[in-house]
Amino acid sequence: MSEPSSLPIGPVAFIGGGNMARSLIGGLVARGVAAGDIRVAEPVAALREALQRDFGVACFDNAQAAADGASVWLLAVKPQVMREVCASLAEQARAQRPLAISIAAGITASQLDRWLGGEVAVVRAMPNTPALLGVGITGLYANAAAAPRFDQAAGLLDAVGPTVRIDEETQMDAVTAVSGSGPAYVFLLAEAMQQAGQAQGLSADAARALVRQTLLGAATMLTQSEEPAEVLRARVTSPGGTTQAAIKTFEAGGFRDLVDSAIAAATRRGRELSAANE
Ligand SMILES: NC(=O)C1=CN([C@@H]2O[C@H](COP(=O)(O)OP(=O)(O)OC[C@H]3O[C@@H](n4cnc5c(N)ncnc54)[C@H](O)[C@@H]3O)[C@@H](O)[C@H]2O)C=CC1
Ligand SMILES: O=C(O)[C@@H]1CCC=N1
Repeated sequence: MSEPSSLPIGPVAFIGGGNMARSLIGGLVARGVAAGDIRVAEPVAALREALQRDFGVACFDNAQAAADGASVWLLAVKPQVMREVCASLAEQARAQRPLAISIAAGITASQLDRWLGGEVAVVRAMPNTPALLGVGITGLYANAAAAPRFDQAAGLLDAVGPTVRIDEETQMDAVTAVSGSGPAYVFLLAEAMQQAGQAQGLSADAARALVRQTLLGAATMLTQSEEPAEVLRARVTSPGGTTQAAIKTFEAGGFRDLVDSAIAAATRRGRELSAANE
């Protein structure tokens, strides 16, 4: 195994050490980033202890202490507390001129810039929890001040999966709805398939094993094949066979419309989170 490397961008301070921060930190450390380059502010003692124990990162009970000396701040708190957290860091932002990367759903770059005191290099990033395993994907949008530092943000997030640059900030809500929230839709499908398998007489263990490996296999085909999803689907669907019976049932039940409405609702919710926390 290679030695942990220092981040080329210097120390990173995570402000918030909850679910998504944990996935990112775990992914970065597993990919060889030195734990000593990662500082975390998290008010919940049990979460601090777990992060320290599992990844060896330095944890603090307040944002200012973690941010001190860090050239990149990764803001990983809920949208509802972002304004207050940024206000508490505004003085330090003026002195340190950090690159501020926010992963909060909805909260805009101009809100973050204003709350941090103005003239701040802000990148909005929308990662997802598979980052923990190095198979996340992150949408990235940079404000004008962050444009020269875009590569720093991309370099950091690239460690936990590919990144996609987004030029229109308004599209970040759609990114959130598709890939930020997306793993939850797949987990919902897994739950539903497992229950349905049990309803057809399978044991819980057998249903679980069949569903998990089927999702892994399908996702692997989707990512490793040049062919689009509909072609891969057609190959499973024998005319007059079992798959066709299931697909017809999905279509008759409005599956595509339902997915469309769900993703539209998530996109809308992103916009609401921005307005509600103004
Ligand atoms: N969970 C996910 O899959 C994803 C979440 N996000 C975004 O990441 C952000 C965090 O979400 P989660 O990790 O799911 O939430 P979470 O609730 O697990 O984590 C937020 C953490 O911030 C901490 N916190 C609260 N006030 C703080 C303060 N003043 N200073 C430092 N830390 C403070 C909380 O104690 C909590 O542990 C949200 O803005 C969300 O929109 C983005 C992409 C995916
Ligand atoms: O549910 C949420 O609001 C966050 C953003 C994307 C995933 N989790």
